[in-house]
Amino acid sequence: MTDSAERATGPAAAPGGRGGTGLAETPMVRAENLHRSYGTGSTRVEALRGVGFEVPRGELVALKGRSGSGKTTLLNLVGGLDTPDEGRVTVDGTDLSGLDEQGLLRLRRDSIGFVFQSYGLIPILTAAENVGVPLRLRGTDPREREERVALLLSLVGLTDHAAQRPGELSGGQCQRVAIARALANRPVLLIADEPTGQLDAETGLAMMELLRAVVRSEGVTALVATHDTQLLDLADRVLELSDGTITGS
Ligand SMILES: Nc1ncnc2c1ncn2[C@@H]1O[C@H](COP(=O)(O)OP(=O)(O)OP(=O)(O)O)[C@@H](O)[C@H]1O
Repeated sequence: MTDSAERATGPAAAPGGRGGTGLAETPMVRAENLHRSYGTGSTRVEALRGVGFEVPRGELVALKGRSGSGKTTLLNLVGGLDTPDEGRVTVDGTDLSGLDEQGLLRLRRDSIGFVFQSYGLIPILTAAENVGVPLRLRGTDPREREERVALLLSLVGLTDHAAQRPGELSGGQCQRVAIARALANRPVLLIADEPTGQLDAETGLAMMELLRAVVRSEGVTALVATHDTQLLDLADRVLELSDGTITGS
């Protein structure tokens, strides 16, 4: 995997920042005093109650917590998919509260890669076509797109499965496709919500190892929610959410 990983990366991307941004010392993610509630009155749920943390550049940070502790809510705020009731999220030096819907769209398309528990692949497209979707959306030249897709499939070990559709792939292979797709636009931040949730223990561990390798080789920063304690050893640091607050790091 190392060879293809190096080729996928190129010389520009290195852990700790992308040369010339002047942001090398700024954490990739800074969350300050985040509050997010759902519902009103007696049905009101305070999902996040003053969450603050930082994710340093080039690190793989795991977010652990029981079901309902607020992990998905938090990842949605960090990824610009939702806005907090109070508090602030900064990604790669950009304060998300200063962005309008177009700005958030651009940030999600160009700077953030998402991986979900349910893979989120398009069933009628092949593995290669799924990986190429973000590149099509960005209007990448077809030849460049083809090369990037081939490189990414090789990075996740799926070169021989490029022409298969999700229904013809195993769960672990589908998640590899999803990871390759998330990396297509060379994001600075990878957000993964329970990426091993639908996989058996062994495949789940292999997936976390792949994420670990990708963080190193692609110079990407990753924030990964999991409640699988076995996977936490592979993280550079672990944040613990409990009842909407950070209780350990
Ligand atoms: N759209 C919503 N409407 C109402 N309540 C919600 C909504 N989304 C989440 N919640 C509530 O907010 C709390 C946090 O949910 P969240 O999905 O963030 O937790 P989680 O740690 O990701 O859980 P899991 O590990 O089960 O995915 C829970 O009590 C949940 O029921």
